Amino acid sequence: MATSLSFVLSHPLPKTHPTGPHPSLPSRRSLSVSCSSNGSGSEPAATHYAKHRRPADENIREEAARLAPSSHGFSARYVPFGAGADTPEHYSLDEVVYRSRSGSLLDVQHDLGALKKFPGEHWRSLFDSRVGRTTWPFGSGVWSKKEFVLPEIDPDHIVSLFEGNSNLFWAERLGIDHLGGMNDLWVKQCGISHTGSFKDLGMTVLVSQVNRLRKQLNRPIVGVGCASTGDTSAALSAYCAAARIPAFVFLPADRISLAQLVQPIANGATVLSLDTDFDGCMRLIREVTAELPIYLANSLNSLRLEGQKTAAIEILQQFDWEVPDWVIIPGGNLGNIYAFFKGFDMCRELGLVDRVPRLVCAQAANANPLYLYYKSGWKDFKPVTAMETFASAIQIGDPVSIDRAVHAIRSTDGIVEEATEEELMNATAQADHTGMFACPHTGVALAALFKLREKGVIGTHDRTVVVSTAHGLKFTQSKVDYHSGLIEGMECRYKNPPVNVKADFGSVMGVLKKKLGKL
Ligand SMILES: Cc1ncc(COP(=O)(O)O)c(C=O)c1O
Ligand SMILES: N[C@@H](CCOP(=O)(O)O)C(=O)O
Repeated sequence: MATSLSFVLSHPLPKTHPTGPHPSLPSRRSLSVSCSSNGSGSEPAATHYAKHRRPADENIREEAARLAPSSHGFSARYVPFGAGADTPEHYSLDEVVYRSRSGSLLDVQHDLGALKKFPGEHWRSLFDSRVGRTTWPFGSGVWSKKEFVLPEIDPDHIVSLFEGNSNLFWAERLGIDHLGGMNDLWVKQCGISHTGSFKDLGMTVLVSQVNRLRKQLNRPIVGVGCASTGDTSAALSAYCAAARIPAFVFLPADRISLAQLVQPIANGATVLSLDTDFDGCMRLIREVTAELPIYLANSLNSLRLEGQKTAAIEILQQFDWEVPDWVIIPGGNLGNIYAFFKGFDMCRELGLVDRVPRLVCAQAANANPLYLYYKSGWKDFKPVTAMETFASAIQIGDPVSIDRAVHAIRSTDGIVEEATEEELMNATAQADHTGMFACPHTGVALAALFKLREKGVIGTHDRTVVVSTAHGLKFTQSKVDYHSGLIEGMECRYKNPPVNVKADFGSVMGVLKKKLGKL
């Protein structure tokens, strides 16, 4: 991280030669802080801030436009998934296209040659220098890596809620108490975010591109739509609301949490509650977006993954560009596991780091098509009918990004693990007892970690990151059910129900003495 007391607030890229001085040198505005003694020699005296503020009637977006950098020749385009740099089939990001001519998935391919003109050290320093700023749009953890995301978009078209930069939490007690003394266990808190899930990272990119298509290129896009198990819809609705773009969300009736249902409603989206499961909603939104000028916001649209991959880059950055041994990610529609792979692999390719971590995709046993495929030795992929799971946001049987996920797992010597309902709920409860407030999807990833530790696959001192994908507060009903001990067929071993006590001193003391006796 940048440690200098004089640091640059605005420096999109150096105008120097790629191998020249540090990118922060061509500073346009700087904040300098100097400390001096008050004479006693013991305490620092006044700190002098020489901050050149923007004019009072200018906002940060306007300021960014005034300071806009010239284009540096970085670019990106859609190509069929898995295609090389010389592929004859490619599309501008300004086209509305979700599949290749043969019907395969697409991928956003960056001009790595142009990015490679700058060494890895340059990118590390540049990204580090932007962390924690309020400069538009670099205050966002996604847009602080703009050159790796959507290099060509005008900052003025970016729709950002300053997402990203999420906490990487050292899970000290969980590692010691429940995982055999693991001392290097971390949780990437992607759910501590604007709408409470990692979807914000992808949605800022997608909605920004739609904003550009509508505003700059006058494309007749009337709105943006998605099928959702509750988190994509929340993110889409918030970003569209911020950008004055109509949002349409297709939700499986009675299969998402109340908090998730309320989010798009509150943000003014058109909410269709459909009598089908997520896979049914996905089929419908694909038909509808093929017919109407509504832009598709699910991760079938590879733009989303460009934003989501920045969580991987952030993890590297938070470890001072040291690569962890393992990263465990819960998987449903399977875009995110590929997004993480892409973020890590891009950093390796561009020399920011020298290797990638091993990835683990964790699935609920009730919705486990990738797990079954993995167990078959990648011989036989069959979609499943996903059964009900407490990890309702990953109740998906026919994942759109299956090919992307297989690539991510195979390229990293990765593993797919599954968790039963009891395993995921117990893992969630154990994590919560150590101070977390995990969502059930994070519980799936934690249960996978428990299993891989028991099998001896993940070692005591392996640096391991569990990706927490949503905020636990979105899924309180599952915790209420667990701690009430009311789940049929589940022991709820770690339940901690409230004690109903008569409101008199004697009764209260009786309960407390009993409790204290057990401690
Ligand atoms: C909270 C949460 N965790 C994990 C996932 C899985 O992500 P993906 O669909 O990209 O595999 C989703 C969505 O599917 C989700 O909403
Ligand atoms: N969990 C997701 C399911 C859809 O995934 P997407 O990444 O393809 O949008 C949700 O919250 O809707």
